[in-house]
Amino acid sequence: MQVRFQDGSVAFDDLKLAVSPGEFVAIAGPSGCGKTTLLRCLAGLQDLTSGTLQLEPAVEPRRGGLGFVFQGAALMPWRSAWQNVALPLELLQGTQRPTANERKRIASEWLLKVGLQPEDFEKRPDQLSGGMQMRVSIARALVTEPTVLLLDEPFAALDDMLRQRLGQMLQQIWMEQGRTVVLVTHNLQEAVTLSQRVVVMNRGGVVGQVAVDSKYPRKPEVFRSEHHLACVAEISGLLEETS
Ligand SMILES: Nc1ncnc2c1ncn2[C@@H]1O[C@H](COP(=O)(O)OP(=O)(O)OP(=O)(O)O)[C@@H](O)[C@H]1O
Repeated sequence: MQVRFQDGSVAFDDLKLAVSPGEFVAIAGPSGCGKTTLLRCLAGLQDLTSGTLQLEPAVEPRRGGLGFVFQGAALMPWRSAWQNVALPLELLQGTQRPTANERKRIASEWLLKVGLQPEDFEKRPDQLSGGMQMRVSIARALVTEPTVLLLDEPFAALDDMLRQRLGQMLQQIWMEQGRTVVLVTHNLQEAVTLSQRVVVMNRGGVVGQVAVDSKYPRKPEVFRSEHHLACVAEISGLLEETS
């Protein structure tokens, strides 16, 4: 598939990628190689110039089948933490839409799951730290229990400890609920620790894929194992060869 923008710039020219239902895939690659554009295409936010893209089983974003964590928290500044999380529930239609009380309860449950304290639920984004805002954003993406979860550098702005904690939480959620996860990350250790397969992009296309074969759950220390170090080295090699 290809995405070319109106100003002539090309995000990717000939990108081929298949993701199986229930798979945890990481996408790694240098800045500007088209990772965000790929996620936007998967989410239906960006049209392809040519080629095809199919999600199987088909997901309906408007029915909460798809969750997207954007680069940066992208919260609504005038809404409290729980009101931000409840937004995708408000957008559900018909019988799928929970009542106002239910929406607050479900949003609060997800905020607890991502480690926010109840005293912070009523705070607006500008009253929360960057890490807390990112957790709210992750809770918002999960609140409809989507079958496909797309994450664009969700932990980039966080310190190492929080990054690891939220990575472990993401792994847990994927293991418990068997949803498809596509995680864009510059951090090769993170990619290899969390995913089953790392898709390596460069210069607007896929230049290789590395399967990570170790068992779940994977603790953060797993990246020191021989297999994980070899995976990181292979990805780095692919990036160097093609840069
Ligand atoms: N709306 C747009 N109009 C024109 N060009 C764009 C647009 N969005 C992205 N691009 C270009 O497409 C290419 C891929 O951008 P994209 O944001 O997908 O890269 P990325 O790999 O996610 O980068 P980063 O890691 O820095 O977020 C870049 O050259 C970028 O300048």
